[in-house]
Amino acid sequence: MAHTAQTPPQCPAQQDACEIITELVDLRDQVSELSELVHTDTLTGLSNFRYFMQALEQEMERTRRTGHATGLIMLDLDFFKKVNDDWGHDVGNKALILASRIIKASVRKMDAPCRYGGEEFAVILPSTDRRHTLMVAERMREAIASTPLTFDENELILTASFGVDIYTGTETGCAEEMVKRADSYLYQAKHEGRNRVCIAPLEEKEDRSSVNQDEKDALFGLFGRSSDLSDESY
Ligand SMILES: Nc1nc2c(ncn2[C@@H]2O[C@H](COP(=O)(O)OP(=O)(O)OP(=O)(O)O)[C@@H](O)[C@H]2O)c(=O)[nH]1
Repeated sequence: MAHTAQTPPQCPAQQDACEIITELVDLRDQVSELSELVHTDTLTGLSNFRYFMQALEQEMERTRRTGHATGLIMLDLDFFKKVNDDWGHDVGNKALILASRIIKASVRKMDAPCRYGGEEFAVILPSTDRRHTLMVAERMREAIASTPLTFDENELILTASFGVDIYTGTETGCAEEMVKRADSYLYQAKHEGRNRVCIAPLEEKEDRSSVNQDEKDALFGLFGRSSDLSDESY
């Protein structure tokens, strides 16, 4: 989260050591610290769910204005309950911190890595298309699987499952629906064996944004059937 430099307030009585101004500056720093805390997950230091939903709404709005796609990656550590059960909650917490460091290191400065809740994370990728979002998700998956958590001479291999969705401005719905779509692919990844990345097949996405059967019928009604319109090439 970016901080904007603020000019220090001036004492109206032009006093050099003005107590009121000193107190005002302290209060302003505390407000800025608190507002950062409101948006930060205390364990991992990533942005929290509250920030995530606001940021995703904003990026989707930017996509509608600029036409630049927004990528969303949702990921969930695999069999995390077993890590807690076998090694204890503190080791579980260390695993969450390690995963969040890897996630942060795998993305650009302008991307927004967040802790969605529990052992689930989300990353918003502004101005990123399907191919590049998938590349980032795959890079993250590999990095998590190849970076063991080391503690007390133990090495623990972690893996995660990933669901990806891309918003191009033509899909229906709000941020909650985009999260739902990415989440459904994340659960597909779990179902298919975990430690993998899933996304909607390309055709499914294209179908959604191209002409549907009702619209085709209406067009045929208006213009009559031509050889160009009778195939699936549009
Ligand atoms: N240590 C620690 N554990 C947490 C935290 N938040 C959630 N968990 C644990 O994460 C575990 C999630 O378990 P499940 O939802 O069963 O999922 P899983 O074991 O990862 O299994 P799959 O997701 O199906 O691969 C639970 O044991 C939670 O207690 C946390 O902040 N710290």
